[in-house]
Amino acid sequence: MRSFQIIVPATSANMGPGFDSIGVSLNRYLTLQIERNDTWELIQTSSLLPKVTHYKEHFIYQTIKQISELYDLELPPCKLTINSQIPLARGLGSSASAILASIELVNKIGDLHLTKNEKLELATGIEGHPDNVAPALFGGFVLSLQKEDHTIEALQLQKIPLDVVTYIPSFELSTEQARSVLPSHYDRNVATLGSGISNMMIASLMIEDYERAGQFMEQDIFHEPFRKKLLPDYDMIRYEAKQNGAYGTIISGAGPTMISFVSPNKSKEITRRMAKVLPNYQVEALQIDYDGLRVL
Ligand SMILES: Nc1ncnc2c1ncn2[C@@H]1O[C@H](COP(=O)(O)OP(=O)(O)O)[C@@H](O)[C@H]1O
Ligand SMILES: N[C@@H](CCOP(=O)(O)O)C(=O)O
Repeated sequence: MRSFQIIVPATSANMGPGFDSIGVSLNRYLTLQIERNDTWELIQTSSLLPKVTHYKEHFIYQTIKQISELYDLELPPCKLTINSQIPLARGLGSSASAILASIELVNKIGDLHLTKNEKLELATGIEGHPDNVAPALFGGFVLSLQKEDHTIEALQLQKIPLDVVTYIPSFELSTEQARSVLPSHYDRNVATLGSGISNMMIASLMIEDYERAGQFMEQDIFHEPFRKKLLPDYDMIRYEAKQNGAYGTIISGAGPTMISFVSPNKSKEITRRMAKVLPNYQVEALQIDYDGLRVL
């Protein structure tokens, strides 16, 4: 087996009203280097990764094991070198990237020849919702839907000339905790309004009316009203970003990171100004990744 690398981008899910259904891939990456070895060995080369004392405790090793058992495979031992630019539990899809990297590793070493849709269904089964794994796999803006029979529909949109500015706080918020504050049911009027807002947001993107898309982005009623109480600067960040020229600012995934969608030619200036307003946040200009998962 020759050594190889799996690279998976970060993602921002929901885009406001597209709860569990819309996501976009970003240019921050998890990189997994795989080499044949006499024993399993796991090396981490980024301070963003979790502290684990034994490879068997590592989420990536555990996911590799879970997938290989599913396909009845006994994988040969490997040395895994993991690097990541994606902070954990910040709403930037770290778990989705780790799950997809694990699936791809088993796919390659086990010669499974999985299709993209099979990878997507496997990853969604582990992650619980498709909106991070779909863009991490395909790249760009992706709409996805897990149907009642658990099959997935995913639709990659064309390139959209938007950049993002991320506001990453120093605290973590697990997706599990941020999902626990959401209602388990919505009334019909809420469901109708919420899905209408999401339709309008996507339609505005399609007709290239980014101002309008930004307005609808900020009108989510499915999750943001319940999660904002977990984010101390939610209202201030939305207000300041709008004042500084962002189209729309939303919670990235389950939070606590917030993210603005901006015109590429305003991105630097908005980032500079927002960094002044938010000295306790990591304020960063990022771009959309249009390639998704790749193997080198
Ligand atoms: N590269 C990684 N290596 C090991 N564990 C990871 C990795 N990425 C994510 N995880 C696990 O997933 C958890 C974060 O998942 P989650 O709460 O869904 O947040 P998010 O996906 O938004 O970053 C981490 O606390 C860690 O347990
Ligand atoms: N739709 C999910 C997205 C979670 O994304 P993450 O990056 O925070 O894991 C949700 O809103 O719970």
